Amino acid sequence: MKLKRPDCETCPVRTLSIFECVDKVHLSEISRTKGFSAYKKGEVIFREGQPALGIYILHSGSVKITKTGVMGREQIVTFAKVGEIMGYQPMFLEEEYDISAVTLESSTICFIHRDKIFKLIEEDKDFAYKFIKTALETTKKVTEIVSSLSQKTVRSRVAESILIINQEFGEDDNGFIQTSLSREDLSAMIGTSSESYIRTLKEFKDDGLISTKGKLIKIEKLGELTQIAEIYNYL
Ligand SMILES: Nc1ncnc2c1ncn2[C@@H]1O[C@@H]2COP(=O)(O)O[C@H]2[C@H]1O
Repeated sequence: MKLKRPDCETCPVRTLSIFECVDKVHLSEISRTKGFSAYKKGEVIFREGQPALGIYILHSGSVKITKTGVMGREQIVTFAKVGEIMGYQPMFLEEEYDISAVTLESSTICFIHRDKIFKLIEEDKDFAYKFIKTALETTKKVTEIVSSLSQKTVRSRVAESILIINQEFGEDDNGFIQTSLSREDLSAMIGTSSESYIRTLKEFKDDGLISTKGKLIKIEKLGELTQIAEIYNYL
């Protein structure tokens, strides 16, 4: 659903984004020409294979970034936080999106056409620097995910995924992680079956490492969980 565009200059989300230091002239051009839409939970923002015409910025809500793997199985590559940009690598390479973005809750999203981004990169050195830094950080994150998936046991990866969602979504006042992902989403983070994910959660509960309330998870023993997350299985 298209909505009235928020003004970039006064937008609090901008301070969390790579547009933080962009000058007034460029900001007003972006503000005037960007798209701004509302999405319901579970809606696709962009899909693998579509031409990457620009970048998306999460204005409110939360989003999972997924990639289709072997046998069409969905892998969650990462989550986007408010202020984060999505789809910028294929946009820069002028390719199709190699990932999909799907909302995890009601969300609002800004869209900036790639011509505007290329202009900013050419004319604003600070923005270009931030853009490169973000791209390299993402590459580092993806390398870590690949290494983790190929070298760690399911137990270790489940522990790691709990630490990741804790870091990404934060905790409520009672210490529960502030997201309720489906079991399919949880298992798609680590490339295992949902049965095996839930079985491992049960083991962690029995060992007192975590507690749960419905779909909410609370870390009870952070140190032990962190140790399990870092165990490498070279066999
Ligand atoms: N989608 C989910 N997100 C978080 N926890 C879940 C989800 N589905 C099931 N669980 C938890 O996994 C636990 C496995 O052990 P239990 O059956 O005791 O309780 C289960 C739930 O609390």
